[in-house]
Amino acid sequence: MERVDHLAHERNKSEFDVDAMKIVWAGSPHAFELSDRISKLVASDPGFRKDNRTMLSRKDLFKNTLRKAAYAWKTIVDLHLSEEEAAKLRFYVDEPAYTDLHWGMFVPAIKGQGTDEQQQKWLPLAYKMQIIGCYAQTELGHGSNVQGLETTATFDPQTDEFIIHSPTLTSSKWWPGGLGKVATHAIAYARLIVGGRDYGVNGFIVQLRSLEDHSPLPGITVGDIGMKFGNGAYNTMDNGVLQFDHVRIPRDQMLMRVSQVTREGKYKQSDVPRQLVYGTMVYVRQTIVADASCALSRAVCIATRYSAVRRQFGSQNGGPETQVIDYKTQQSRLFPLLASAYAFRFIGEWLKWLYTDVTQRLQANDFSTLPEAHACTAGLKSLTTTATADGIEECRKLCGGHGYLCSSGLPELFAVYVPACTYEGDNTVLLLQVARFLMKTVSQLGVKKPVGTIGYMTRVDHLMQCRCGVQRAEDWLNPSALLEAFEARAARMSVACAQNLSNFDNPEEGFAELSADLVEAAVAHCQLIIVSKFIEKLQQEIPGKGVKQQLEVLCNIYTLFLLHKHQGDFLSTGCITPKHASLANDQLRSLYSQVRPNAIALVDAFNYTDHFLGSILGCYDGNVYPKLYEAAWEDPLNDSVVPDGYHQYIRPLLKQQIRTARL
Ligand SMILES: CCCCCCCCCCCCCCCCCC(=O)SCCNC(=O)CCNC(=O)[C@H](O)C(C)(C)COP(=O)(O)OP(=O)(O)OC[C@H]1O[C@@H](n2cnc3c(N)ncnc32)[C@H](O)[C@@H]1OP(=O)(O)O
Ligand SMILES: Cc1cc2nc3c(=O)[nH]c(=O)nc-3n(C[C@H](O)[C@H](O)[C@H](O)COP(=O)(O)OP(=O)(O)OC[C@H]3O[C@@H](n4cnc5c(N)ncnc54)[C@H](O)[C@@H]3O)c2cc1C
Repeated sequence: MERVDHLAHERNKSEFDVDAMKIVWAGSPHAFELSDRISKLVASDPGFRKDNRTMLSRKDLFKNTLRKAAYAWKTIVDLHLSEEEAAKLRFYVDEPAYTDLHWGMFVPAIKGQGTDEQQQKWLPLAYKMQIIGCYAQTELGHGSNVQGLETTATFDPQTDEFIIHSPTLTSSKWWPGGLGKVATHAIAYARLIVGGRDYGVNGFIVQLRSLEDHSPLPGITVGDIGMKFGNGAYNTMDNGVLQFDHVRIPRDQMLMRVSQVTREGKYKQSDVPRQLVYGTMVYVRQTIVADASCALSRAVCIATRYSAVRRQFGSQNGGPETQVIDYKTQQSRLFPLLASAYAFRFIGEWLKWLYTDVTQRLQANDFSTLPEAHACTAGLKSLTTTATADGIEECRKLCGGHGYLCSSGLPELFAVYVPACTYEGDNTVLLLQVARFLMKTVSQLGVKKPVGTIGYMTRVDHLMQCRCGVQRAEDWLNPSALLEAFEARAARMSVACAQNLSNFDNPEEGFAELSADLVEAAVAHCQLIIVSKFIEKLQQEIPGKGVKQQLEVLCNIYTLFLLHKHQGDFLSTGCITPKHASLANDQLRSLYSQVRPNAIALVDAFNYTDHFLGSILGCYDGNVYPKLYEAAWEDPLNDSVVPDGYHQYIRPLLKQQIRTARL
């Protein structure tokens, strides 16, 4: 039977070349081809089916994840997929699994913190999955405060070994993904104790389970920490608990790039900064930023397509009712999220560049950009994950009642995504790191020239007193006007915090007291980075009919939406007047109208298969109602007309009510 495209009329309205936009979204023709091919491969293979996840018990769900991970690995090996293709395949399989931590943290930790010899020994085993690793840093008592970790690694010069031990209940490792039931090895973070002296936290490679029968090795107690938020969702992951009882490992299993312990028991620090012990977190934060656009664009694709299908009120003379996407309120909630998805896509791309650049510099012993890389990865991780988690929930509401059904895909997407606000650094804790960086920058003005993303501070004198030149709504389309408003706001908020801090005798006390204001200053700085990189992106050549124009509209929506949402900051710092704020809002409304005919094409440009979207509301052809109706009957509760438990619990109740009525 021929498939009817219920969204064809929407697609016909679009004013730009969607295929060209697909390439911009993917990053390059090569990235598009790869993504397209692998997503179709996964979608067409029943081995990767995922529509039953929310109905499985935890045990069945987990076993199914193990099966899929093994099947994905077999596919990768059988098809001789490259590393790039394999990573894409795992992405499109779309199921959190121990492999995320193996490839995403265990391997990078060895690469970043291991010596050449350690890499030569461990990486080939990890690449072939002959060992499976996890990243065991967080403990029951401490996650954010890494320096507060309690697990110890005490050097024993007699045997040339470290003794890894959990001295207290709170020192139990708690949360590491893959640890609970699968990992054979861990990078365990522990306090390095040599000759009775504590040298702080370092990583150690520790074998946890037998490679023969998977039983825990002597001295290891390990298990899963239990069910997490949501059905299906992140419960496919075996987040684990782990205790060490004087577990001995050879000395050469301490990751020794940053510091070393010699055979004689001497501690030595390399020339590299100590913060490189945190390097794996910087790497993963960068990948999380790139990932935010994927999660947000997915939710936005679902909400946009459904908003074009759904009609409510407004029928004229018996004609069709209004598509909910035509309501201005729906547009003012949805289109900023669409624009954010694109903004996050580009900031993710840029951050990847920054990370590659800092890695190359580190290899050449240039550590000058490390503080900025830390501030950018921490701040952008915080900003993009918060906005994405909130955005997914907003998309659920944009889909009305049907958004609450698991078959909309949105509840599970939210449940899987929301811990990104916590893992890899709690978002508030990370913004406080950015704030420290900002305060240091302000305190060194005139001594050290701010560069890179903080370069705008070189113009702080101008930014402290400049006046917004916008006179008409269209003036807000001028990138310089937008940029200056955002720079002035960020600079003024940082300088105000620094001035308030100077009133405290004890700077740490002052920092704690003013931390809520400092977090707001950090947000202003990070929003400026995203806005400026979006604007920079548009200064490049972008091929394809109408593509650049669409991106300009989205960039302006993203920026003016932020200005509108945070107008309190802009007004209180005197960067704009109420009149400017009102003109910005007028311009925003007009931009929503420009995006409206292109909305469906702009989400088509993500090139997501129906399999990946996992949503009846977001399906490509928009044939929502028959699919919802059919899916309802698939629910196991509908296997029988009369439910299990009727005789035990419903019938006696009904009978009792009848007797009561007769009394
Ligand atoms: C689908 C296919 C998949 C393929 C793979 C894709 C990969 C995706 C990965 C998988 C998805 C996610 C799965 C979930 C993973 C969750 C894993 C975790 O949570 S793991 C657990 C994650 N856990 C967390 O994230 C814990 C969060 N906590 C922390 O990171 C730290 O405790 C802290 C930063 C908050 C404080 O640290 P503390 O030592 O007390 O530091 P002070 O404040 O005293 O500052 C001292 C100086 O150090 C500086 N500096 C600091 N950090 C860095 C850095 N990284 N660098 C450079 N510098 C840094 C700082 O600026 C300052 O400089 P200055 O002023 O002196 O110049
Ligand atoms: C799904 C998931 C997967 C994870 N996977 C791993 C893994 O693979 N490996 C691993 O090692 N860890 C993992 N973690 C742990 C994770 O990294 C930590 O939970 C995270 O770093 C937050 O630390 P915490 O739990 O100690 O939060 P806490 O620091 O206890 O946060 C509690 C509250 O206190 C606030 N707070 C804390 N410190 C400050 C401060 N200085 N100033 C102001 N407010 C503060 C926070 O903002 C938050 O509101 C995972 C966690 C989750 C949820």
